[in-house]
Amino acid sequence: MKKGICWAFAALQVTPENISTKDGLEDAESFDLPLDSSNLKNNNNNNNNNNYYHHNKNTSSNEKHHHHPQPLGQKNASADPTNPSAVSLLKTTVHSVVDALLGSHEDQENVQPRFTRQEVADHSSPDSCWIVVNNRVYDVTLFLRMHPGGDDIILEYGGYDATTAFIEKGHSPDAFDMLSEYCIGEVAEEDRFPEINHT
Ligand code: HEM
Repeated sequence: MKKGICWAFAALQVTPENISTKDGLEDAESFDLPLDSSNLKNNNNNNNNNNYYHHNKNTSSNEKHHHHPQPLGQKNASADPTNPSAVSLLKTTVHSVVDALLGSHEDQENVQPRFTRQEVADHSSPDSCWIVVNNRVYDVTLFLRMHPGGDDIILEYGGYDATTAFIEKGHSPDAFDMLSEYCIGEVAEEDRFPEINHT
């Protein structure tokens, strides 16, 4: 019986008005996420964070009077583009996505694996065939069977420097383009040879 009164009382207490005032305010705080990840960590240890993690949870009327009340206005707040907390969340999300994209792009451009000639020499079989052309290392294993000049001729250079052979054959610009698709890195600085100009 007591429980029944409690439910009725809770139902009376939770009206759209008080949600949009008190709970709505909590909601705004929890959505006002900082851009910096260290602050984000602190925020994770904060009890307010409960609101953030549960904001998508389906709130039945049974859950309205829990010890940490579930703000009903939360879902609406995040969906409303004029709500400052929703705008802040959107900014944070866009910021992280742009950061992730730029970060991976920079990595691809700046960080090239380096191989010693000894490491290249370990790849001289049809199962793993690397060659070096102008101090760049190419894994041409998958190209062997496609080579118009046959796989044997490339395998002769597997694990070694093929600069002179590749360039002196007079490969077409298309062949150079194909070659660039197989680049896996560069020769370590201490193992570099003078490069041959092919243009
Ligand atoms: C490793 C040393 C290599 C040698 C000695 C070599 C030699 C040859 C030879 C003799 C041909 C003429 C085949 C014919 O028409 O009778 C040829 C053609 C060709 N090779 Fe290679 N090749 C080498 C590596 C490669 C690599 C690594 C690629 C590309 C990833 C490549 C791409 C081509 C292409 C596309 C052709 C057709 C003609 C052209 O576009 O130049 N070759 N090659």
